[in-house]
Amino acid sequence: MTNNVFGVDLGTCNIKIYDRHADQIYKEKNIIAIANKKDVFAIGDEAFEMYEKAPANINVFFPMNNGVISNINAMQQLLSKFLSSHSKGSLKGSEFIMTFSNDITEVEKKAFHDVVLNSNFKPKQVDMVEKAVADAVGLGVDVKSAKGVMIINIGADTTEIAIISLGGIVISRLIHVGGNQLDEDIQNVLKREYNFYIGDKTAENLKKQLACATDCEEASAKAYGIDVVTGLPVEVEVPGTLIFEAISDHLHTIIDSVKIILERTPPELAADIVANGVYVTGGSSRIRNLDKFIRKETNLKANIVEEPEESVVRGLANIIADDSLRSLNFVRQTRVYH
Ligand SMILES: Nc1ncnc2c1ncn2[C@@H]1O[C@H](COP(=O)(O)OP(=O)(O)OP(=O)(O)O)[C@@H](O)[C@H]1O
Repeated sequence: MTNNVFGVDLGTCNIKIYDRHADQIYKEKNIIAIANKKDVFAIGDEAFEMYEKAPANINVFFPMNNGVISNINAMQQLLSKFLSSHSKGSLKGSEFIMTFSNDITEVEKKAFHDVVLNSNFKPKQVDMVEKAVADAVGLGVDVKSAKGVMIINIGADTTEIAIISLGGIVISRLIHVGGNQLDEDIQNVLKREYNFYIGDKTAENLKKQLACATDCEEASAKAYGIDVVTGLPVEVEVPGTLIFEAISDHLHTIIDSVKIILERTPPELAADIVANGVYVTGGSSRIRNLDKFIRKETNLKANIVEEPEESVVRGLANIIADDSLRSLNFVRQTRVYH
């Protein structure tokens, strides 16, 4: 059997990997639980179950922050466990294609590359592809044509806005606004309005149930937390209107960045974007009526995609399967074993 090829999209919240031999995508939370400062206790969805619930000797944390690797050691341990638990057969000598955001520093890009290159599964080769390009491939866009395409990927800690043409990024912008900031907005508004303190998971659940960008229907949801004044656990019925108000500023921050990119887009490419609309993806694009909101604010049609967390890794799968797309990869590095 030939060596396996993996497409790896490391996100701040989720890790998504395509395995060519199994022709399957694996997705879990990008989180690790370390016991007694050294032993890997759990990773992925299992570790997420422990988040905000673990005793003092178990540290449960996300090894990525703001779309970049903040703890390379932990990321390496997590990746190694993740791959060996999902993928059958030996990992040694496999090829990897990694993605990264265009607007991060060279040192941060190198960390994505090195996390695999220096891992214990000794890869044969590590290629890199820009996340927005993989995203466009995953959305079924003909990236190699001379047509301009705008991709807006709203993830957990970041939003990346990019214009693509002829297989490359013409202009892009990465802002530190994503689902995590919306969760914080929800926590803050509940503390301010109700003296009510909730954890990160509860905030995320409220967002998934109630968050809406415009023309919101009346809705509410129950949440459990702590009354800041009495210190006692309480249940509160949270109205959707409050969540709408809480996240509104950050949604406008995203739109402002989209407008800045549109202003800087060369006119011929802008014409293509007007004709085809923008593509909105990433997990946070699941916010209700986001397409209507973008249309209202920019006059552009917004194409919302299915399974938006997986568009980048689907793109990697297509690049792996289709030799004509392999030229989209770069920073090719082959490991030399002595
Ligand atoms: N139904 C939903 N409504 C709103 N937000 C959602 C919904 N489902 C998932 N999300 C949010 O999507 C985000 C995760 O998306 P995604 O997997 O694309 O991010 P990531 O790739 O891990 O992060 P980043 O791109 O910032 O590195 C989380 O913040 C999550 O709360």
